[in-house]
Amino acid sequence: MSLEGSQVFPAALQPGAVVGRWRVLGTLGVGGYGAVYRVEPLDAPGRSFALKLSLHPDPARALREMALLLDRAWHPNVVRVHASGRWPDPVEGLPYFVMDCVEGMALHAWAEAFNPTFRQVAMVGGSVAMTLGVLHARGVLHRDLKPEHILIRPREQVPVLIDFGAGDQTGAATLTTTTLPPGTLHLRSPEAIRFQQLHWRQPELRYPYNAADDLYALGVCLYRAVTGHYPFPPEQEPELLAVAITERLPPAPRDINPQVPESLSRAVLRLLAKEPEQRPSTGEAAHAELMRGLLSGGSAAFEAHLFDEIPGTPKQIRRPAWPAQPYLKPAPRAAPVVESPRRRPAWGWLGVAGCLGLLLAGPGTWEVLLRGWTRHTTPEVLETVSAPGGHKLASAPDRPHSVPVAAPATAALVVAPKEEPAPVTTKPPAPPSPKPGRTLKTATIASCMAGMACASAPLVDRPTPPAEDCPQDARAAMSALKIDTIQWAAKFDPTTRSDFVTVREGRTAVYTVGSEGRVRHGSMLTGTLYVGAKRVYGRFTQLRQNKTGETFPVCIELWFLDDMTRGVPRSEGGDENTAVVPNMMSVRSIWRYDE
Ligand SMILES: Nc1ncnc2c1ncn2[C@@H]1O[C@H](COP(=O)(O)OP(=O)(O)OP(=O)(O)O)[C@@H](O)[C@H]1O
Repeated sequence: MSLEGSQVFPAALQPGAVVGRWRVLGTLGVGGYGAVYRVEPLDAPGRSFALKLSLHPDPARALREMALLLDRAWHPNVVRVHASGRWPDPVEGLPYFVMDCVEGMALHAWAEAFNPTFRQVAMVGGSVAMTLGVLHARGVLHRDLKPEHILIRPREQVPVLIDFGAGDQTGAATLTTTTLPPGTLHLRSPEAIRFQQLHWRQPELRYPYNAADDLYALGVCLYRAVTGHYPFPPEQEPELLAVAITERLPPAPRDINPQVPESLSRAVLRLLAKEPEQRPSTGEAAHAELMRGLLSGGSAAFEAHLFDEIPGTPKQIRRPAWPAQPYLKPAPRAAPVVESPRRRPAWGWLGVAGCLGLLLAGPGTWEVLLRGWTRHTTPEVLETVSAPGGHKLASAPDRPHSVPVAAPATAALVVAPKEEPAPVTTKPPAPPSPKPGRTLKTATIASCMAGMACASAPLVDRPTPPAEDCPQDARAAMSALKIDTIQWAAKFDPTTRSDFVTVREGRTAVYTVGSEGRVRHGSMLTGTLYVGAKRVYGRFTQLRQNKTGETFPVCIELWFLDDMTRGVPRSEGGDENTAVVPNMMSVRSIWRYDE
C-alpha cells in the first residue's frame, strides 16, 4: 500500500503495510481513538503483537495510555506495552504503541461461545475485581470498563484488561473536555449520570470518577456474562436509559437465568447498587463476594454451565428470555439494593430524590418524565421504562465505541427499525404550549406535598453545548452516504405551511428537504435541541432514510446560512424552554461539534 494512502486512512491499513519496524498482518479492531492491528516485527517474523495506531495526531491520549500501561497500571492481568513510535513521520506522525496481542475474546463473546461454568465466570470476575483493586490502590482508574475491554484467553481462562485510553491516575492533568470521561452510557454508574443531570448547565465541571464507578461497570459486564443481557438495554433511547439506570432496579441475574448460583447473583447485584456506598468498597471486597459461594457449601451450583444448549445443535446456547416488564419496582434511594420492595409504588417514592432530580435534572430527563406524565397521568407509568419493542436480545448492537472488525465495513449502517421520538415542534403562532415548566411545577408540587423541601427551578440562560468529537462509525456512515461535507435544507415540521414553528428544548426530529448524496428527501434526523437566549442549537446523531427505514449514525448540526454560524436565531416569542424559529433551516454534516 502506498504511504500516501496509509497517511490518509490510519484506520484502514492493509496486510503488508509497514509501520516503523512492524509489518501489519491484519486488523484486530477499530475504536473511536485507535486502530489496532496484528503486527510482526520486521526482524523477527512469526511473532504476533498488537499495534495501536492513534487516529488523531494529538498525542496526548496515546501518551497517557502508554504511560499508564508502562508504569502504574502494570499488572499480569493488564496488557503489556513493548514499543512505541510515530508514523509515518517519526517526529510529527500519528502516535502508536505496540503491546501483547491478546489471543482472546471479549468477556460476553467468550461467555456465549464457550458456555463456561459459573465457577469459571466467577474466577474470571474475581480476577478482574482483584486487578481493579490493585490498580485502584495505586491511584489508577480504568474508566471505560466494558466486556469488549476484558479479553479472555480461552485456554487459560485468564482475563486481560485492555484500552486504558480513558484511564486516569491521581495527579494526572485531566484530558477530558466533557463532564463525564469518555465512556458508554449503559456502563455508567447511577451517580455519574445523576452528576451530569444535576450539572448539565455547567459543562466546565468534571465528574469525580472513582473506584466505585469501575466496580459498577464490572457489575454490568458480569451481569451481561451470566444472563446474556445488559441490566439496562443499551438500545434504549439515551434519556430512557439514563432514567432506568438511576431509578430502576434490574432483575436479579438469577431471576433471568435460574442457573446462576444465589451467592453469585447477589454479588453481581451488589456491584450494581444505586449508591456507591452499597457496593463492595474495594476490588478485593468485590472479589471476596464473587468467590463466597465457591468457597462455601453451595459450590456444586457453580459447576453448571451458564446457558442451556439447544438440543441437537451442540455449542449453540439458548439465551434466557428477558422479561417484558423487567423493572416493576422503583429503587428507593438509600435502600439496600438487594431488598427490592414488592409493593406498587406510591406517590411518596417521588420523595427527596424526585424533588431534587426534577428540579435540577437535565433536559433529557425532563423530557422523559414529561412524556410519561402527559401520556399516563399517574406516577405508575414511571415503572415501565423498557424499550418500546421490549428488550432486544443481547446480541443486538451494543453501541460500543469500537466497531468489531469481523463486521463488514457497512456494519454501522444497520437497519434498525425503532420507534423514534416524536418531534417536539408545535405550530405557531400559538404560544409555547404546554409549557414544560408548568407541568414540571405540577409534578414538583406533588412531590413537595409529600413533605419534601423544594426550591424553585433556576431560570438561567444555557451555555452553548460543549464540544464533542464525531464518533468514528458516524464519520464512516456519512462518508458512505456521501454527505460528509455538505449542508442542506431541512424542516422542523414538513406538514405545516407556517413559516415559523415553536420548538422545545430536548429530543427532536427534523426532516431533510431534497435529496443529497445517498440520502432521500424527507429522511428523518433525530437529536437534541438546545434553546439558548438568542439561538437554538441542534445536534442530530441519527438519520433514518425515508422509505427504507434504514438508520445511520451521523453528526449533523443546525446551521444558519445567512451568517454561516451554528444554530438558528430565535424569533420573537417563546421562553427559557421553547423558542420560535423558522420552520425551514439548514443543517450540515460535521466531524466535530464545537462549543
Ligand atoms: N492488545 C490487544 N490484543 C488483541 N486485540 C486488541 C488489543 N487491543 C485492542 N484490541 C482490539 O481492538 C479493539 C479496539 O481497541 P481499543 O478499545 O483499545 O481502541 P479504542 O479506540 O480506545 O476504542 P474505544 O472506542 O472502545 O475506546 C478492541 O475492542 C479489541 O477488540
